[in-house]
Amino acid sequence: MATPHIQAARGDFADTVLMPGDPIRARYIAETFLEDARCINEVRNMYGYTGTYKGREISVMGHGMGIPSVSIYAKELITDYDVKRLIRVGSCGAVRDDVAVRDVVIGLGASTDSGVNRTRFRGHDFAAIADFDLTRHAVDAAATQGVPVKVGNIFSADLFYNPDAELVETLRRYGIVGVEMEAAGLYGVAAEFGARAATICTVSDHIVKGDSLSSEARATTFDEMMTIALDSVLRDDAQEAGA
Ligand SMILES: O=P(O)(O)O[C@H]1O[C@H](CO)[C@@H](O)[C@H]1O
Ligand SMILES: O=c1cc[nH]c(=O)[nH]1
Repeated sequence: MATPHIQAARGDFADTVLMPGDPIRARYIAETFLEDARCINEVRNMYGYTGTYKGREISVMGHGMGIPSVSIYAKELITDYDVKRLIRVGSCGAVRDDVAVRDVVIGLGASTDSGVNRTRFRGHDFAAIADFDLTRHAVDAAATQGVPVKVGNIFSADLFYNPDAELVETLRRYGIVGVEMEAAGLYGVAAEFGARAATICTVSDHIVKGDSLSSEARATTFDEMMTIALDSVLRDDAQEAGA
């Protein structure tokens, strides 16, 4: 049973989907970390795969750039494919002095200049937050791997090229740990349709200092983020099983 954007049959997706913005990163995750991965979506080249990680079935699919795009894929995964957990594995920009390129940040909450959550929340300010247990398990997985993480408020921007030159200073002052373009929308969709969501990002550039990650460093640092996300799923399973 396809949707307008996903050709997979019902049952093709695992109950947990890792979601990078970039579909090529989805393919990389499938080829690098999953066993017996099979491609289940190619519509619009938004590649999706299902395979196993340490014996656990897991899916990975790109969600594109921006809240409108992630909202479509997250909604269809939840309502048409019974997906219960969505973990964004993205890149983000840094604005704070104590956050640097290569750092891993976890989005406990997500502020935004997008109006989507007000649209769905009757004009009120919806506190877009990650699932507590998924977030906790990501933090614990990072600690076990010896990867320091910063956990806090992400800013999901509608505009990558924002003409408001003073916005960055406000984001710094309010302690935003990373600037990206989807988490607030993902959290809103998860709340609306009853799924659990989390966001883990690797800092690819520092918006104030102008630093950015080389492609080589990007590959290895992103691998740390992927294993944090994958191991957090196993921890979440263990908790649900009462272990
Ligand atoms: O690397 P991804 O996951 O796409 O995330 C970030 O990169 C894109 C902008 O370049 C936006 O999607 C932003 O959220
Ligand atoms: O959305 C993004 C992603 C990386 N860096 C940014 O400044 N913004």
